[in-house]
Amino acid sequence: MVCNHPDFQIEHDYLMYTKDYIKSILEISEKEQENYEDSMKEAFINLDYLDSSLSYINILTNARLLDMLKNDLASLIKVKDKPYFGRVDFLKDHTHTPATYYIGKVSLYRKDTQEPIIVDWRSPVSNLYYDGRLGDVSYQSGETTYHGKLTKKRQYMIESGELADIRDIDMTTRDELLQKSLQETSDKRLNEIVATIQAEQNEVIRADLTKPMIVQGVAGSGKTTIALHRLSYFIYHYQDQIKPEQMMILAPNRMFIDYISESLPELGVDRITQATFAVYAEQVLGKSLKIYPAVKELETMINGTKVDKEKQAFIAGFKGSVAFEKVVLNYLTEVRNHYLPDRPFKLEQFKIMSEKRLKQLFIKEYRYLPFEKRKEKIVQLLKKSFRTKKDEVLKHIEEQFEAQYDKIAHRVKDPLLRKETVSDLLDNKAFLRERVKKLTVSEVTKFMKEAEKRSVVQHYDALFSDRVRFISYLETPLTPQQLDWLFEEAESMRKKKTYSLDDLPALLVLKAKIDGIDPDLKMKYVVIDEGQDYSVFQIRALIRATGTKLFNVLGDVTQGIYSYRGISDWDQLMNQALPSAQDLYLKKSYRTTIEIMNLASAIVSLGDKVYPVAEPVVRHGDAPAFYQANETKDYQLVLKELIEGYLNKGHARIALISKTTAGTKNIKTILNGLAMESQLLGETDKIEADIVIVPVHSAKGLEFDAAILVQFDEQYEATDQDLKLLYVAITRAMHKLDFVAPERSMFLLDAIQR
Ligand SMILES: Nc1ncnc2c1ncn2[C@@H]1O[C@H](COP(=O)(O)OP(=O)(O)OP(=O)(O)O)[C@@H](O)[C@H]1O
Repeated sequence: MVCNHPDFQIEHDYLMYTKDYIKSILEISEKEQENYEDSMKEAFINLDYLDSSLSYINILTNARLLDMLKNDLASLIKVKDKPYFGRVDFLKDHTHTPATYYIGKVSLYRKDTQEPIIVDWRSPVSNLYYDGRLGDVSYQSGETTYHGKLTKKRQYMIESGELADIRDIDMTTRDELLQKSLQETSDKRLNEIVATIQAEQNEVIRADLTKPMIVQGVAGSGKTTIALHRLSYFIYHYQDQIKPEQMMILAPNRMFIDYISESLPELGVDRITQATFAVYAEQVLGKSLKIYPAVKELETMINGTKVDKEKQAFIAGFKGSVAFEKVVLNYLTEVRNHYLPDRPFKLEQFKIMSEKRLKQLFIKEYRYLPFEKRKEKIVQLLKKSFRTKKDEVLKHIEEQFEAQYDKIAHRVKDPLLRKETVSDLLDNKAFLRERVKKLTVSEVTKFMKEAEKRSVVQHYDALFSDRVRFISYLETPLTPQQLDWLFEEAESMRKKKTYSLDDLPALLVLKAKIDGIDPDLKMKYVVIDEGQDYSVFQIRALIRATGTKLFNVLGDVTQGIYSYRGISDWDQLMNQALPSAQDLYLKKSYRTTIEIMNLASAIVSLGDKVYPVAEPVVRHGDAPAFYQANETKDYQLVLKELIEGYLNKGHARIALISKTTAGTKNIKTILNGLAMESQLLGETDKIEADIVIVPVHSAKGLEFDAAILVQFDEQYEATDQDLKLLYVAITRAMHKLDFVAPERSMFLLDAIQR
């Protein structure tokens, strides 16, 4: 590429200067690293095992410095050939010379002058690159706002360490770098967007970090990518206060986690906790449960009978609702009221603590604690009172004896009878004293054996074991049919010792209220991708378990293929779970070509419901085509031709997507017949092959250079559920999309106006 930009030489020199500076820093740091390592070795040699404090501190200090150095070195090494991607020139008000900032993935300052050579993309001034148009601008750093003019905004294409091109961005020439980046194949994409983050995305990344956030974004609008960048931005700002493990990203499945983790190291967020909801719930419960796969429920919703679908939708919908949370909480109130033995704690006949006082402590005074912790506190208290009260009881026995003795002395006149009565009294007293003396604190333990001891899972089972009680916990009545469904389901699952995803929120609440949550599993910041698949109760339970409301939920209701369980309306989530959340929208779609995105929008518009329409970023490609196939040999012929064509065009990752799992098996047989290497993707698999075969529901969240939607005998109907499935399938393709089936109508293509 020949670059004719007038500043080419100046820019070339700056790049060389930066690269040289990085090289020298790396050399010096490597030496420093050796020094630290030597100091550590020395400290180890001098380690005096009897008085090791100094040497130990020495080792720790060096180890920490070494760690920091290694981290800094690792990030510098990563950027050494492409140290920055953009530049802004900012003329601060009342000054005459603009300051120039080169923007990259890390910061680098000259050691002697502290002048920035590169500024981190997450730093305040970098906001101008993403947000500012030439002219009057401002940016905020800490409490201060800087006003001025953005006089230059420039992008660089640096290839193999050499400056290949320069683009000045103004109103007219925009997004060339974005266009170039979007044309890249899938393997190169996720990491590189930092140079091309768009204004609406930048707003999401930099929005108030102290508030929860709900991001509604169309398919391919960068929700996953932007969530990762916001995490990176969060870490940059809070690195001294929050450990990466205290941040969690929840993704729909293992496959998706593997897919995003590839990009995490690049963003410096690789140590954050990554899990699926079920995995996190199992960690919290401290128990692995047999979980009925959510996709099986989904398949019932796709293929089941009308009644099965109705039943499934009711159960999942109810168990994900605030109404069910109320049932669980009402159940817990009853458990709480009888958690401790319903009697006073006594030493022999002497009351150490009344039932009323025990209840008062348990229900009122320790109400901020989980039940088990309240019990522990009361055990401590009882043990303490036991020790002090034991002497009091002995004294009391003595006093009681005195009083009774006096009474006998006065009232019993017959000396013989009096002698006998006194002798009995003495025996009783001695007996009682002996018994009390022998009592130990183990009395408290014995007493507490009568307290509640069911496990969290047993409590959950108990909730569904008594219909009358269950009804008494309901705040809004259910119909007998609905109750039958709930109880039949619970019974059949109990027999199989299986739970469904829909049972986990209730289990989390029970765990949080009864045992409490392990502090290591508490979080400070939680990102939920594919948030439309979560129920309100699921999010509320997560808030309770993680101990934070700092949630960033991203989703797209058009892709809500689990909508019978999840969120169909963001206002509901906002009102019922995250009332203080900021609400942001991503309207533009970056993944796909205009032709593919328009087709996807036309498909969803066939339904009765209205969903947000994506605005594709201007990038044209081939129109998606339909190929007819009836016999196996037709499928073989078409698929072979299409796949080979894609590969020849350099498309690195290809997906063959079918509506159901059964369909994917047929595709696999066909590709095997062609001796074409491919991978049939299960929920928990990692993508390993270039050609993957996947059912729509598992493809959600993923993207491929090219996709072929293949159907055999079943078709997509014009129902809300199927339209969403088809929408998800279509929007997985980045560059190329084709359809193969016996009829166009199987993809509803005939219904679309052309
Ligand atoms: N600003 C950008 N510059 C370059 N590429 C971008 C940008 N924003 C998004 N992309 C690309 O668009 C594609 C879609 O992004 P992503 O998967 O994050 O979207 P999504 O909203 O999570 O999609 P979906 O909901 O369909 O799963 C990715 O390839 C991503 O790299």
